Amino acid sequence: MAEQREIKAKTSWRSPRTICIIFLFIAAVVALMTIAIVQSKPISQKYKYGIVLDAGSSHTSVYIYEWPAEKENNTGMVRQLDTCDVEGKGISSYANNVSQAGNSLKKCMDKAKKSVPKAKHGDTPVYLGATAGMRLLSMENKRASDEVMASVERTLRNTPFDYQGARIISGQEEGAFGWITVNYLSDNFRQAKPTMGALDLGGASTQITFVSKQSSVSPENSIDFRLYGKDYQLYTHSFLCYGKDQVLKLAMAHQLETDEYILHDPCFHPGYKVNKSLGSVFNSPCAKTFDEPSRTFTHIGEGKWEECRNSIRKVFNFSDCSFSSCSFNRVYQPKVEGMFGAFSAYYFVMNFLNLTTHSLEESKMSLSKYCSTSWSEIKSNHPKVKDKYLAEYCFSATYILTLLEDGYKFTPENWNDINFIDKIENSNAGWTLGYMLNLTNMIPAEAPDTPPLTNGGFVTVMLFLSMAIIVLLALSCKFFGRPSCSSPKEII
Ligand SMILES: Nc1ncnc2c1ncn2[C@@H]1O[C@H](COP(=O)(O)OP(=O)(O)O)[C@@H](O)[C@H]1O
Ligand SMILES: [Ca+2]
Repeated sequence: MAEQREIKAKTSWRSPRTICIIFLFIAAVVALMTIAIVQSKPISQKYKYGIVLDAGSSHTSVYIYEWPAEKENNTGMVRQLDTCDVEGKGISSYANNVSQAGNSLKKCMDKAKKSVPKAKHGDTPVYLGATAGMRLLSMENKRASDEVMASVERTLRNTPFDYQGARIISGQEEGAFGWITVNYLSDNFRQAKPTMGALDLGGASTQITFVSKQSSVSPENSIDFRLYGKDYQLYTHSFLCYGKDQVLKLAMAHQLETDEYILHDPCFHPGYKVNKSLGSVFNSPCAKTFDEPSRTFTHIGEGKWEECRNSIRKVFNFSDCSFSSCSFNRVYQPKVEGMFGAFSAYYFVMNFLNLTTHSLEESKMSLSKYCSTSWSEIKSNHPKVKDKYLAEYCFSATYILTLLEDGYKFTPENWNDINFIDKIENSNAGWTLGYMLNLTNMIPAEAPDTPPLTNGGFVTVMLFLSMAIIVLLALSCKFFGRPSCSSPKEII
């Protein structure tokens, strides 16, 4: 009897119906696994491109960005593909030779044509933003500034790219877009992490931007953003004339008030001695104009750090604050809060002097020693660095410490909350990326609804659930032996 049953069972497994079911089962599992593998493989991406020209006071840089076309609203997706430094000085230096302003950009725009695939040229927006150098020129000579802007516009319209405008951006925009850039690159928006403040030091202006819990008492220093479903109230201020090149002029102009022929400068190295024209100091609306700009004076270095700091402090007005708190020059500023990213000249100078990770006290001591080093020794230690930069590092770093400590009121306790940064995830910190993200509507106000599972995850879960159901069905047939599961012969 038992033998007979065993034979019947064996025959039932080989019945055409069972073989058919097993075949279908295997086919279903193979199909599901194939879908899971194919679906979770990254699909070949189509990319979009954007170009922003940063026309700064000292030089122009071209930034080329790239991002996957399907994911343009996912923050963290845009990366810097390439950059190009325009030869020569900033566009504001072409005030007396306006046609050359546009020509100066040509080489870098040719490079951009090679970086962006040809088929995408026509769909690639190109923007130019000019900063403090052009703000100063437009105050000084509106016509020259309009002509310079028209000249760069002509060049950019002549490229195969989609020209979207060339304009002088405001100091507020420069500050706010720098803040957007550093927080976008750090992925702070998408993850609703605490944001970091942005400190930007240029040649002609400087910006400070951060989220403050204190509600702003000064509307011109306040900007509101809603990004990824979260509201941000920013404090921002741009100090025109407080970029490091203009402050050097201001500080020298102050010292020249007492002696117009010889300037004994504590911020330059001992042994430094150069004849300069008064015009090189007084040729800017930041420093007072002088009657005889072509006359020369002798600039002599003394290398005395404490005195240098005192002379720099004179370019700030620390009294007269009509608000609850001020930075300087009667400008409202709440207490600095949270982490900060300090970029552009902050980084160039602090990195050159290896001060990026020092405490405030260590930085002062190290700087004091550096400033007192003779000019000949400095030059022989750095033969490849441009003389102009090299001569000014002592001044520039002393200005940076003074601006951060006395100006913005950073203390020895929160000094290390400042990170001196050049790049985040291979993209430069600066206002250009934030400017482009804003103009291309790439950061949504509300967080997009995302499915709880990725494609791959969804298919994998489906696969496991289907297999679990089949196994459960098989087990229930075996243990509860429903008639439909067995062959009619078995029942007999
Ligand atoms: N390698 C470097 N070392 C020191 N300073 C630098 C270096 N590269 C650039 N800079 C300085 O950084 C500043 C950049 O300012 P810029 O962006 O041109 O002006 P702004 O933002 O005020 O319009 C300038 O003062 C320039 O001299
Ligand atoms: Ca700049």
